[in-house]
Amino acid sequence: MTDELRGEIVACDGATTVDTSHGERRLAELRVRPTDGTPTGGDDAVDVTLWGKWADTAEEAETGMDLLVTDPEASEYQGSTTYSTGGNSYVVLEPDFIVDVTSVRSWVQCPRMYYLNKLSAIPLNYPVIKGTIVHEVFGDLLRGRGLDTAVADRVEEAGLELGVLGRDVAEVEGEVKQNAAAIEGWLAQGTLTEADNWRSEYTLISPTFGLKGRADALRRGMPVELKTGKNTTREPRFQDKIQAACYALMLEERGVDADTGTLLYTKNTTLERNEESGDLSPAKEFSVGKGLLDFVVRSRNELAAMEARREVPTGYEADAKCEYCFEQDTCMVVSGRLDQESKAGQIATAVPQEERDYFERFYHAIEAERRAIHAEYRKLWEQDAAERAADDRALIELDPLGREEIDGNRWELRARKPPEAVSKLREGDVALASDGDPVGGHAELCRITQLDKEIVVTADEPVEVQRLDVYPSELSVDRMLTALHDTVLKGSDDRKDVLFGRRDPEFSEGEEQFIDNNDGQNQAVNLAVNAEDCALIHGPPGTGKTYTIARLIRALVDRGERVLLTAFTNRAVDNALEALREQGFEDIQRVGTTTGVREDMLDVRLEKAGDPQALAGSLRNAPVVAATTASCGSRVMREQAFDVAVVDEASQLTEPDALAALNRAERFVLVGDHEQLPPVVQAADPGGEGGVADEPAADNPLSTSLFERLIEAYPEASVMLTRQYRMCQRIQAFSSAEFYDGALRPATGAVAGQSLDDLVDPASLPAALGDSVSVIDPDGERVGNTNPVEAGRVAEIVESYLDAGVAAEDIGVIAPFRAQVAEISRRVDVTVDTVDRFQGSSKEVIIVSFVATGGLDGPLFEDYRRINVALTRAKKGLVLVGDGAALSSEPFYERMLEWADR
Ligand SMILES: Nc1ncnc2c1ncn2[C@@H]1O[C@H](COP(=O)(O)OP(=O)(O)OP(=O)(O)O)[C@@H](O)[C@H]1O
Repeated sequence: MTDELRGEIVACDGATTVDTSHGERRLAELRVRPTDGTPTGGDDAVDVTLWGKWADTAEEAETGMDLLVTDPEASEYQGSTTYSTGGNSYVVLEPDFIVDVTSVRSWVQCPRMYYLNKLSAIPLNYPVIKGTIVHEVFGDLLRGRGLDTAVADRVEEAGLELGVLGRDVAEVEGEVKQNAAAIEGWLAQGTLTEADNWRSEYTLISPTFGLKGRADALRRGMPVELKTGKNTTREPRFQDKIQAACYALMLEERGVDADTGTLLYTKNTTLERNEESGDLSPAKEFSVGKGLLDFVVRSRNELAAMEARREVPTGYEADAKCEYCFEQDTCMVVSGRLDQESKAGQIATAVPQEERDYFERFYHAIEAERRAIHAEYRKLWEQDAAERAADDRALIELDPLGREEIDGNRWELRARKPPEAVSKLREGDVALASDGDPVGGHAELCRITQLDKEIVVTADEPVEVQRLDVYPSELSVDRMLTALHDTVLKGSDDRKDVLFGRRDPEFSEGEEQFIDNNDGQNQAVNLAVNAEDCALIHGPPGTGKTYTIARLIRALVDRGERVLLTAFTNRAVDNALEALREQGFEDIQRVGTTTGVREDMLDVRLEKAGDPQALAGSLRNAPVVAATTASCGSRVMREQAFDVAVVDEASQLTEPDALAALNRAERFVLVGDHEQLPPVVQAADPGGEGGVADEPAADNPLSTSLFERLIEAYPEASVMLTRQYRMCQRIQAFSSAEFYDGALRPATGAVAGQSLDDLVDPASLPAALGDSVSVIDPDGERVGNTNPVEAGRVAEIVESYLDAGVAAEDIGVIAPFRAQVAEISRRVDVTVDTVDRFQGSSKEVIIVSFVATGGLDGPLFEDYRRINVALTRAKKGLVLVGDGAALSSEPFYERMLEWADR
């Protein structure tokens, strides 16, 4: 769209009716301050008149919201230009709020249904899984695969889920084939000659309409949606039309005139003519007119406006009939428990006020995270390719190297990366792969499996990978909401009494010797096995958290408990599994993806594909199931129940993320260190005006982990491990004094007395690097987020250690910015990364590049806890490289330099 007016609403009144030469017409007048000037060049606030049904959108609007009018008509009035909607115009409220097409669909059914869907994730049930399989087979058929192999493969891939549901292969294959017959028959009609006109699974995102989604297929450029239900009327169901119309709208934005939508009701072919009357043909076409598109946009506006007002829908917004709604009971229970107004009414008594307050506080904080993710989406079109690359959000100018079809009917796509290019993207991430234009061109979601000079990604469709963009998922946000809902509305009172401070955690009596060389660890295991509600293990750096977790899990299994082992990262799960194996315990099943999992830990992973009964049996009978906390919210995991959840890295989890794991178990043990990295939160103050700031507000409830909250509330339910097995005495001293009241000490004399001499002949190192801790002031200037002179100095230091005989894998470099990481990486062949990536690991020698000159700004300095992590990674040698003047401008860093210079 070339011609549009976009800006913030500075004044708006309700709609009125006026007499015109065409009869009575509704209108609403607004004042809008244009974001990038008006189409005619002004930048003062302008009057905008919304005519006809667009006046309904004005009723939803409030000052402060953003408004976008496409193809506005300009007219001169008393010397100033005013604007109004014309015949082709669309009016979009809050265009930056990116609504998923499926949300518009449920909103149109009933706004309250949209809200309920947000709270409770789609459960594991057979219709859902069958529907997914049929969709996959649909894509396969479009790509020219044979029906039988497609069905067999796709059913096999869903083995674990089908097994947990107690279904068997033959039955599912039969039913899927019946559904797929509809697709096959329909495809056979006149598409053979136009096979190229088909496209399956098309990812679309719309800057103009604030929509995103994935169309099931495009046929001759027009949307086709697959429904696994039946429909014996001639017309598609209204909400299904809405879905297809959303895609048509987004295609129109790209210049494709998609005036027809098709719905394919696959169950129709399975119906017997003598039992069902009506129109049994599966394919139903409908024409997509401007009236329907307008309706779609207005519905989306209602949704976006309600979210902007931070309201919860009641159901009165729609004239849906509650008594016919299959969600009526759920709707009434949610309304009753949360004491919400709702058209369906309330049943059940409300949860206590403090729980409702808690629900509301977290609900808004989570929604603010969603808006922060939307801001990320928006940057896809607000920034051009070069800006995105400079901002670490994209890898551009990639050179496609080829594609190959791989298992699971996916594609493996390769590309070469310009050597200098860096970004936030990492192996294992989901990203948006595109032909260079992620918004207007061909783009597909992909997973990065390799990222060095060559990039390898896997995707459902073969895109020419010329660009790879950060594309955050709302899945994490959705899972937080579900966890919040499950805890407050479905959690046991026992659990909630502890979470809400109404009762102290209880412990049973008993003491056993689990660990004989470390009292703190032994106490921790005792506390955890005796916990009737929860136990908290506080483990500063290197104090044997992983070792203790492994011992604890064995003790729990010996007592007949079923244990969920979970952590924020795959790496921590790997480490815990390794420690369990070292202690001789192997009876584990791990659930989740393979990406990001260490090679030697893949053998305990439970495959998703295979024989349903066998897979489900393995899971059911496993005394220990391991998964990242993100995977704890998956459909299969939501069906599992455990006696105890043991959560590592708990201090890095937001409270709702921790709840996702806790909801699976009767009791829980949180292990972490709230003096190291806190949860990563994107959004600014969730109660504020919705702006996204660089730093999360301190009062964002997501910034404090459940671990930290509980350890402060119930210190007697915690044990601190104080003996560390990592750092020499000299290195640990600063961290111990600053962060742990001096309690942290070396576990043994050998740990305390380690030194560089154990690695190399001290005479072979330059004098400045001879001590366990040293400071080097390199000079140099900060250039953007780098300091090239400092990077050069770091490289020399690395070289000195290598020359002296330290192995490359024993050296690590920590830098605050990715750009500096790249700057240093270019010069050396050792691990260089940001603090966040170093948490949980250690090296013999660590060099920290501060990049500070003049002031102290940047991610490393935002939070002292990051420095704590950076300074506690080294065992024998730690070198701080940075501008002494800048660092000593703050007392904390001044003390750091005093310690390092000693
Ligand atoms: N009781 C113990 N006896 C002997 N060695 C131990 C004991 N506890 C831990 N260790 C050793 O100390 C080292 C660090 O332990 P571990 O990896 O469990 O620490 P951690 O607290 O998980 O570290 P991080 O801070 O990186 O999370 C390991 O080599 C481990 O084997």
